[in-house]
Amino acid sequence: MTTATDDRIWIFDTTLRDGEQALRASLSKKQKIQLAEAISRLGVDVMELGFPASSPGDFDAVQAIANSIKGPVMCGLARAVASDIHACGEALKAAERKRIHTFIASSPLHLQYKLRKTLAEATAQAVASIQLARNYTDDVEFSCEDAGRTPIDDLCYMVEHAISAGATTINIPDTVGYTVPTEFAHIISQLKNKVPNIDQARISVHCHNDLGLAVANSLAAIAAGARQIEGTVNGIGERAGNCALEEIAMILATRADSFNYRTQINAKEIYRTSQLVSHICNMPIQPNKAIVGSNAFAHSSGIHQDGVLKAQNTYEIITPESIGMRANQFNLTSRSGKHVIKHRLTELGYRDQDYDLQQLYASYIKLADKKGQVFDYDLEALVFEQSLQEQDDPYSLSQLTTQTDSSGQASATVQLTCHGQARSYTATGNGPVDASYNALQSIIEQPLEIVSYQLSAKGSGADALGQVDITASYAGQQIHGIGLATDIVKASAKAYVHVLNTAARAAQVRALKQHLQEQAS
Ligand SMILES: CC(=O)SCCNC(=O)CCNC(=O)[C@H](O)C(C)(C)COP(=O)(O)OP(=O)(O)OC[C@H]1O[C@@H](n2cnc3c(N)ncnc32)[C@H](O)[C@@H]1OP(=O)(O)O
Ligand SMILES: CC(C)C(=O)C(=O)O
Ligand SMILES: [Mg+2]
Repeated sequence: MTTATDDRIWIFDTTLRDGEQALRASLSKKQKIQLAEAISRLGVDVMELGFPASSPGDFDAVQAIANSIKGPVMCGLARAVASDIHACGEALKAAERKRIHTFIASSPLHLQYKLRKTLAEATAQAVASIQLARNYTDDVEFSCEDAGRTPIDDLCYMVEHAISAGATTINIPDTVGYTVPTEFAHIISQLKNKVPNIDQARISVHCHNDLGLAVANSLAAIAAGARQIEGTVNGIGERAGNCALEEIAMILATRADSFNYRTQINAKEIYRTSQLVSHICNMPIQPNKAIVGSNAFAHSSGIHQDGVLKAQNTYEIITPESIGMRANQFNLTSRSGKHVIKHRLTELGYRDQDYDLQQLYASYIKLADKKGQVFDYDLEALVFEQSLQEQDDPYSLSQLTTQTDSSGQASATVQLTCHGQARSYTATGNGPVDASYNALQSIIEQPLEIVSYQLSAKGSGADALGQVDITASYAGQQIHGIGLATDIVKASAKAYVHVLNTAARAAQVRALKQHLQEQAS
């Protein structure tokens, strides 16, 4: 399947699976769909949408995306377990092009302690799962988890059996980011030399970034014969993350003189997708991150600025425009209308269906009145905030007023609309956030305990938007809530209300599942 002259590199995006796995809270179906649409426009070849066996919510999200997005291959992850493969096959049923990705560990450490199996037993389980997966699709990917720490003969043994069983892509993950480039390239060359049926499968690699080598290892693997690179947008993923796909795409494009390979990535979508992933996943991008960091195209010192003014390429090897970053020619204030807001959002890469303009504009005007000038990150935060709201949210915060005395004691009056009914309560607390949480607690009655509270700024300056992320223990579950506002007390109350709405939706899904089970039995 791969030849020495084959210069086409497949890009396999796992932002929605490995990336999501690493978040403090799982994404909602609506957020996953929004990300999936952006990632598909980026031009990736395969999208790993989730792990359908892990929860009814993930099954539902994978199914919804697989049913609606056309173009890339839609993929789901499954352990080498029959029930996981069935869940994956069912979730992907309606996809135009589908792939089941199944895996089992091959390293002595994982076999002995985690799976408590021999290599032969794990291989037999892999073979059975691949054969089962082939009943759903001809496109089956198999991964030897922790391949980076697997003796080469063991790895060759498992890979050869997986290909004989029908795997068409063989993925070699460096699951814990342990290998270094020369060593990882050597693993790929040995597989190519030692596995007799290796030509019947595409070789893929999936590198983690624990030692900061995920991108370097992936490039070394390409030179050794890998033709699919797995990674995520902004490199998000378990622990230190995965290979950053935007870096791979831009390295191959910028250094075509060294790496004579092609991807189908539409580079102009990189910046927008990166911003969206950062917002929705609440994973800030470090300013000096390659390609998409806020400093990636900033020039601070005089000699550099002088050089760029004379010839941009003195200090820029890629242009911001090449990744879809566009300067804003309009100053956005409360005197701006809907047309210019829509125009700027389109420039930032949002489509009409990504937001409700009327609703967004109402929030925009309130924000512009408070802040004076509205920046791109404010607009993107408003779109993000809209993505958190569902049409049928049962709870909304209708009013919030607080007062604090010089000793720090505060009182808060909160009005919460619950299923259309407004309820108010006034409570005191150690500071306005505590007081408003006490008032909300009195309204909802059922105990809600805040397990963690995190405040971050969206944008810079005293008028930046505050984002509050809380984890709460409520109705027997740990639930994540997000709130955004210029006022951090309001952002805190919104995060609390987000928890209530998420809990209400989860209860609806559980009731529906129980109803379906009762009907089936
Ligand atoms: C490197 C990676 O990224 S792997 C992918 C990681 N992704 C996830 O874990 C997705 C989210 N996970 C989940 O939702 C849950 O862990 C589930 C649904 C997959 C499993 O839940 P549970 O059945 O409660 O098992 P739990 O997670 O506690 O333990 C994992 C079990 O799967 C087994 N297992 C792990 N990997 C595999 C595999 N590839 N194939 C078969 N079995 C496996 C473990 O040995 C353990 O089995 P045991 O119960 O016999 O000891
Ligand atoms: C499931 C596999 C491919 C994985 O994520 C890993 O090994 O890191
Ligand atoms: Mg991984």
